Amino acid sequence: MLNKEVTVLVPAYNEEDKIGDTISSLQQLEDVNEIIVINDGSTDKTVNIVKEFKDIKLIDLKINQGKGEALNQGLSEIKGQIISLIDADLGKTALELRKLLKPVLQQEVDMTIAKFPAPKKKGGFGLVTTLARVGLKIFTGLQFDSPLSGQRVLTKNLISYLNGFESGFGVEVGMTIKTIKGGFKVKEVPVNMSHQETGRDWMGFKHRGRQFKDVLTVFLSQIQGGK
Ligand SMILES: O=c1ccn([C@@H]2O[C@H](COP(=O)(O)OP(=O)(O)O[C@H]3O[C@H](CO)[C@@H](O)[C@H](O)[C@H]3O)[C@@H](O)[C@H]2O)c(=O)[nH]1
Ligand SMILES: O=C(O)[C@H](O)COP(=O)(O)O
Repeated sequence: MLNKEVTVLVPAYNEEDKIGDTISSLQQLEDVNEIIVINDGSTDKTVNIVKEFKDIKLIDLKINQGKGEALNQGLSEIKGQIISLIDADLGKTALELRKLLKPVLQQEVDMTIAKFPAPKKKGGFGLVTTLARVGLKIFTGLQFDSPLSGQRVLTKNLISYLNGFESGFGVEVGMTIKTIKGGFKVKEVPVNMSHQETGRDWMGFKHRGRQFKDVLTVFLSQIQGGK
């Protein structure tokens, strides 16, 4: 069945450089019926840029809460039967969403995960990615190439089953574990997407520290018997 309504959720925290291109690319995709941007307390021009677009639903959080919390705010607004999660910093490469939509629209799987090409420049040391990969292997038995990738497409049925996302950057690993444990089908799909790479500067290490903590929190809650 190919004619299902698609809603895209875009969490955005200080994304003035790319959000415009990301939105206009999503608007070019004919399968996309609804775009919801959740501004997560940005202090730059993100909101002003979003407001220049027609037909965008904007949820404007005044205080930064984290990616998982921002996405959770968007869940109650969804109208589509297929939901896509797309980061605000994809720019024009957001057009590649079409490759992620196909297997879900064709009811081949319940969730697709974007597998990016290797970045041109090495960002971090692979620490958070390795933690995520090892944890997912332990808790799902499966090997993921892109365990942290947040570009995903899910059925509404799966979204309802998940009943909300984990906090901050724990979103992806939390959703993958629940999805596999719930018996849903998942597929990683190679795409030519790119995003703003986190650098090896102080901000970059602070960012990875936050990711590491959020991902670890999800795994610890699994050890303590989480669903
Ligand atoms: O407090 C925040 C921080 C980030 N974001 C948004 O969340 C997305 C991902 O954040 P980003 O800073 O781009 O993180 P990266 O380290 O580049 O992201 C990788 O790792 C994350 C998990 O750790 C995944 O969520 C991403 O999809 C994946 O690309 C972007 O749209 C952000 O604007 C928020 O909404 N609130
Ligand atoms: O860029 C990324 O994918 C994340 O910031 C994680 O980086 P790391 O796995 O190199 O620590």
